[in-house]
Amino acid sequence: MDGLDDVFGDIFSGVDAVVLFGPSGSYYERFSSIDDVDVIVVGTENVVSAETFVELPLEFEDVTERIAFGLEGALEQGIIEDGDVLACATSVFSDGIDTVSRVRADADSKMGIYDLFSRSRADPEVIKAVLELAVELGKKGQKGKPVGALFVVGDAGKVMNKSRPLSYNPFEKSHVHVGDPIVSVMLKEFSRLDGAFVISDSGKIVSAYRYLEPSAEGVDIPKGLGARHMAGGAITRDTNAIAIALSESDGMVRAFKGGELLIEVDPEAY
Ligand SMILES: Nc1ncnc2c1ncn2[C@@H]1O[C@H](COP(=O)(O)OP(=O)(O)OP(=O)(O)O)[C@@H](O)[C@H]1O
Ligand SMILES: [Mn+2]
Repeated sequence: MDGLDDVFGDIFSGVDAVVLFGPSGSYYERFSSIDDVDVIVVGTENVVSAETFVELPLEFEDVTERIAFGLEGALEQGIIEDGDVLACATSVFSDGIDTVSRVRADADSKMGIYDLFSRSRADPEVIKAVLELAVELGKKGQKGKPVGALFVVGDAGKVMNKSRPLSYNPFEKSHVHVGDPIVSVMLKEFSRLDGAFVISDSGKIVSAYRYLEPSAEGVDIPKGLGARHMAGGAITRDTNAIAIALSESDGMVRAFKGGELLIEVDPEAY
């Protein structure tokens, strides 16, 4: 006769590592003292000073996404390998860890978020801030109405060379950075107007209202997306920038790099 421990124990028996999502310090300590168990901590910040840590760019409310992005980061960093079996411990119903999922790492199901953060010219914190801004803008819209926006991040000199102004640039001679609290309010206001925002590697807002004129040659983005997405995708092939678009028509946030769509997130899911 099996007891409960035996049956539930199958979930973590023979795993290659335990992956703790946002553990408390004391919880992490308890794992560190268990012999023969590799512990990986995943979170937005390494608050427990874990030896092996994978940073999440966003708090993912959806648990399957949280785990998928965490494992993608661990794969990218060579902490785990394709086919490894992981016990992923996370919280679903409470603040503490209350759920364990047995997951096999699959290198083929990559979503591309780590490519976006780890191999871009722009500072990952800047990319994260812009992604959060686009998600926030997508959630709330502008005074209740859906808004669209396009942010081109990094390699700003080249991006400026491949674009032209649609209007007076409100950021001319200013020194505002994404992440400044006032910026999210400003960008929300300006996002009602046409064109793209150009942001430098270090997060300085270089311009609003830029009409992008990249060559669209060799750009492979899904059919059905319009001019904003085409321009955003194309500029990332022509330069070393990444582009983050918020669609006014379907409300999705999409990130492009190297002329390709890397990720697609629904702001309502965060
Ligand atoms: N080349 C461009 N550079 C900068 N902004 C552009 C460019 N082309 C279009 N846009 C911006 O995108 C807006 C929406 O255009 P369009 O509807 O064709 O794009 P879309 O990809 O369908 O985006 P959405 O999903 O938000 O409708 C335009 O009003 C304009 O502000
Ligand atoms: Mn459109």
